[in-house]
Amino acid sequence: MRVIVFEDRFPDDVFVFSETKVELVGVLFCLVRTRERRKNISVKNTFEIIRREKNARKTPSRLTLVQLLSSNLIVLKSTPPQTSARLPHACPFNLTPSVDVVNLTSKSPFFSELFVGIRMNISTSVVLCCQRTRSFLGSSARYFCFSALVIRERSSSEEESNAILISSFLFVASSEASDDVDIFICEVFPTCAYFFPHSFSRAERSKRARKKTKTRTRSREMGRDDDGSNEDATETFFPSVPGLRYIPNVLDAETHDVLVQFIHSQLALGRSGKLEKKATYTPIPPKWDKRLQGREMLQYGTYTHSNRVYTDHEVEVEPMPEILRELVVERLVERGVFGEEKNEEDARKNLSSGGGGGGGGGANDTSRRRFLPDSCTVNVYRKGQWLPPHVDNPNFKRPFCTVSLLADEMCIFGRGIVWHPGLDESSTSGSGSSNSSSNSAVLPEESWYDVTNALDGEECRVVCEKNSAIILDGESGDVYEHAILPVRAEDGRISLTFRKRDWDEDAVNKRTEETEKWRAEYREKRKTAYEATKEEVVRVETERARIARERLERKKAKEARKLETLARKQRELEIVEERRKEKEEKKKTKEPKSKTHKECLPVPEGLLKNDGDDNNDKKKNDVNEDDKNISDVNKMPEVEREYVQKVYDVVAKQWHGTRYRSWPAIEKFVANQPKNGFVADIGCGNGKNMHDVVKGGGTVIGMDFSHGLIEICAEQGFEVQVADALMVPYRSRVFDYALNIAVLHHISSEERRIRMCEETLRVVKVGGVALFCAWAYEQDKGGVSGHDFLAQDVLVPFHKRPIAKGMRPAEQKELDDAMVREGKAPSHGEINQEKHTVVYQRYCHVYKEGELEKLFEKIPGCKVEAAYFDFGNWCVEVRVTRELK
Ligand SMILES: O=C(O)CCC(=O)C(=O)O
Ligand SMILES: [Fe+2]
Repeated sequence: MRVIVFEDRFPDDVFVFSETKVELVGVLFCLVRTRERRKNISVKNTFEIIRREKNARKTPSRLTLVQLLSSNLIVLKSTPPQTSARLPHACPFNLTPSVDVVNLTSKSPFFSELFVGIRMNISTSVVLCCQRTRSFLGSSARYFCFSALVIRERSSSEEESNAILISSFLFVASSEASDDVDIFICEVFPTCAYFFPHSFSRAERSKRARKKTKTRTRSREMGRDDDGSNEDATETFFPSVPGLRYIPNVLDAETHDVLVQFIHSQLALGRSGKLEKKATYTPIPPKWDKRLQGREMLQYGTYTHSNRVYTDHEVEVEPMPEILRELVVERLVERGVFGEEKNEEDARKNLSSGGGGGGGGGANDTSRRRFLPDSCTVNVYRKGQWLPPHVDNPNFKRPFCTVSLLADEMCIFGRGIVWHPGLDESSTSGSGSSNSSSNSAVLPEESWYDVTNALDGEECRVVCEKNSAIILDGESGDVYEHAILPVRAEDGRISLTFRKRDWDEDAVNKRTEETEKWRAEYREKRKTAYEATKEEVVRVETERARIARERLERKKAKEARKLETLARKQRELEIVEERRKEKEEKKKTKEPKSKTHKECLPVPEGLLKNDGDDNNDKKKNDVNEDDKNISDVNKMPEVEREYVQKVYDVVAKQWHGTRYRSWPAIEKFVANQPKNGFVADIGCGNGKNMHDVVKGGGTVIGMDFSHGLIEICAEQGFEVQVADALMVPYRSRVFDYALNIAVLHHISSEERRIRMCEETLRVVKVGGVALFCAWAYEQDKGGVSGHDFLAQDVLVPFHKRPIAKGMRPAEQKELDDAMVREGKAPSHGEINQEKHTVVYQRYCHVYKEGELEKLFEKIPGCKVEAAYFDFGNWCVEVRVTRELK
């Protein structure tokens, strides 16, 4: 069998199932917590949580394709059920999904919210893999893992494909909508590799938008006109830059999100060459990328190259998309930025004012705006990218208008801005030549640009807030330069510049003459200024090099001192160790040999009884909603939770330190199995047995109910999950063989032992084998653990050493007790002063010769093929002879 493991996302090209009618659009990973933690979680911090989970690489939030395909699949379909025959009946992994079809009219608000976007397209389906896992992070927090493949039927129409692509991203994370879930976090990794992090519920989004409008008081520019002369308090005019106008909040939050999604989908199409008019998309020019001057661009209506318009050979681009007209231009018309030419009078005025410039603060001259823009330039900035000072091309009418998305970033205006980000000689966008390193790497940020040299000595900075519009008319568009400072926001910034192409040659010529005059003057001015800057740059660079050199020398000296101290401490430790060994040797010679055996006492009366007593009745009432659906045999008894699961959680690190090799029988068993097998390790512990499978070329996924041990496996890069061996989260009959090592002796009743074995056998293919190993009662046969079991149900002590050197066991116990309160550690730990440890007891049922074989006689559909003793354990190899339910 061929298994491919994709890491966090799928490759860029479309992934085709063997049923070619279907293709993969995206993969969705999500994590749901039940309401137990509701108090701590708000929509606001959900993304913070998923980010933390992801960073900590907690296993439940991350499922790879192998895990996904070995899970139970539920198909949520927006299509009528009769088309279900078109779903993939086979996938490239030779795993046949067991598919249940659930219609999307499902009452659950959780599902309908989730698939709101998908429902819009009748041909899109979601394959949702619901892990049956119940995780055990402490006793209260629970996670449910869902993974989904978002697929669609292959569509012949490009238009429809695009619509699907966009709508597939419209997942909504909802907290309010559902009673069942606290948070629903999803990450969509579509095939175009776009990740949309800002999903909030509709209600939350409009709430945020309303709040933002109310509380916005921040001053947004220096030198702004605050004399109360603005009629509309939400708008700003700028006395130092005639013709410049700023309007905050022209878009609401929801529109903003839709636009961002639209632009990302267009970028995706542009990047993969799927836009019909290829010139619409411009990638970052590599020669500018190094100094962060470049940006990705989308251009509609008119093609420009480095602020140039090719009037003699028009380059074809896509027309302005309807969505921009509807969602943005109409808003701008409402705010009086643009307007339709109503009559000939308008049109004439328009032509006569086409030359622009010439002062006169055109903001109030409404006749100028009697036109609608026919072009839009989308600038997509990543963090650090910037736009150099320039005057917009005179082939466009004035005013033009830029709307900002994603972040609040700074635009500066000046007459001859001396500009330092990137290279010295940048003058207009695109005409910068390349030479040495960037000045912005040398100069402090506050001197990245300089407008004090501007002809009128004035400076004007405008924070272009998210959703705001900035309108350039009159001098602000023709005389003043504008530039965007390096973007600070992690997620970058998007700007949409709406302009109308001026077809009136006279008007364009007049405007060109005007703007060229200024541009030439600014170029001259900059040249002189850069000469002076160069000296300053050299001085700063020398100073920096000196500081760096000195810092390095200090660091080296510190490291040398540290090494010396370490060596001294090491010598001290060796001496202490030698003395300890001497003492031990002496002690050994005195003690009779039999005493070295560790006696394991029978389990105290009552501990094994789970049902019926008062305590348990109370517990039954407390059980989580989810437990109601779990049969009695599957409910974990207190003895297993307190004396097994929690013990492993609290001792996991120390446990891992000494158990790094599998037992000989396991190594041999794995070596005898088919190479390249797909293997499940049920109760994988710290992963020591999984190494054997990987070494032999197989693919293994593991699960264990101890979160502590699973974290250790995850750190080693294994595919693992926290799960209960009585409810294995994998689909039936998908594994070539399975391991179940040292799990059986922790299960406290025969009924549960049988169920546990059935679960392991269920996931193995018919004809495959599972290896079960459990502790033997007869340790005198050659057991190496040195235990002496006084009964078959015993408590086996584990001595936990304090985690830090010099820590007393009592201090360690205090640390553990803090976890006890969270339900993550057992409460029965006892301090052993003599051994300097905290002692925890593990519950074990140890097996007598033949007992395992008898157990499997009670399970139909399997056959014990071999039974043997190894390393103090009884082992059985069990073949699956027919399907187990
Ligand atoms: O990104 C911006 O805000 C300004 C864009 C701009 O000035 C231009 O495209 O000419
Ligand atoms: Fe511009």
